[in-house]
Amino acid sequence: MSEIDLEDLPGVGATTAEKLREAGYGTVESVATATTSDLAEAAEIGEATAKKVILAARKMADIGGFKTGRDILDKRKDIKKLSTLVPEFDELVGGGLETQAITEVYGEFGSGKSQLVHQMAVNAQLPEELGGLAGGVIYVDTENTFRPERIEQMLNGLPEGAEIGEIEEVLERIHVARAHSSDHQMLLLETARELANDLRNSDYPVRLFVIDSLTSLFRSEYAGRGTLAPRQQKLNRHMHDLLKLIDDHNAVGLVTNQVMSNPGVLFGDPTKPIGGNIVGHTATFRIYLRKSKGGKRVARLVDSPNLPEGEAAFMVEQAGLRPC
Ligand SMILES: Nc1ncnc2c1ncn2[C@@H]1O[C@H](COP(=O)(O)OP(=O)(O)OP(=O)(O)O)[C@@H](O)[C@H]1O
Repeated sequence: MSEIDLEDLPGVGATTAEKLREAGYGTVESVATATTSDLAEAAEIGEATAKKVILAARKMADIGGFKTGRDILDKRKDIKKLSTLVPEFDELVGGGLETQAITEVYGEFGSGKSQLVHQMAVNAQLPEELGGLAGGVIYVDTENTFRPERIEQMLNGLPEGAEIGEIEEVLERIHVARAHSSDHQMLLLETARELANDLRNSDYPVRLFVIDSLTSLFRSEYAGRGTLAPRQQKLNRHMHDLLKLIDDHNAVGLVTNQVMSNPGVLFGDPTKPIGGNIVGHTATFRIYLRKSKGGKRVARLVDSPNLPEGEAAFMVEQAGLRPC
């Protein structure tokens, strides 16, 4: 989303900006891509003025230009890896969860998605030499599953020598917001952007953005026939907002997702994530989690651009994620 206010556009005062917003033109980008007649009608301005506003918006909008392959290589050199502290799991994902990429973890109810996310919220705070990112965490919680008590158990379970402070300090670095609707969830990424910008030069800049669960609110709100297309469009925008955030902050994006079927439901593939390709195309890494014998969990890497498919087993214990 744009960081420029509509009011910054020449010829747009508070009243016009309000009319634009009401008509759905909330960002400079949306104005930049509007047609003259649509905008003139929406803002109740003449077509000539509308044209000027659109041209100004195109100049100001962060449309993004071309970069050379070398620029991209330089940016990729900044990529860091966040360790799960389970060697086999790290190996599966090429050394840890990557910054500048979204990792999607999906699986059935109780498969351990939230456990993994809690563990990463602790690990992100570790210094880099211990597998962390020396960073803070932004955590969007849509199902009220964040538990500070679980963070404390995992903090106490960190390996010897991995000191990240007292529990109060550790919790201070995890910024949690509860989302109440899919619209609210999307808006929270706006707040997240402001917060992450404020923390950019702090001792613990945000290096991990979590959305747990990415899809549950979308799934419950868009349940009827004919709602799939709008749902997918919104999810797509949401994923792209997240992508921009993690790119701006060289952070890890970690989202959880459910599978199509629930216990007791006859239809739906228990191995297919919600949101399908829309989520899949934006997530760089997709990990399918499942429960296995003896309390074991198995993580399977699915669809990675540069890593072989494979599996890693781990345990969820009181002290956190552990190798088997
Ligand atoms: N303190 C703990 N000690 C050991 N195991 C725990 C502890 N807390 C949770 N677990 C394990 O984690 C499981 C729950 O996993 P989690 O909450 O991550 O599920 P999930 O995949 O996020 O499911 P959902 O889709 O319902 O959110 C429990 O069934 C239990 O096996």
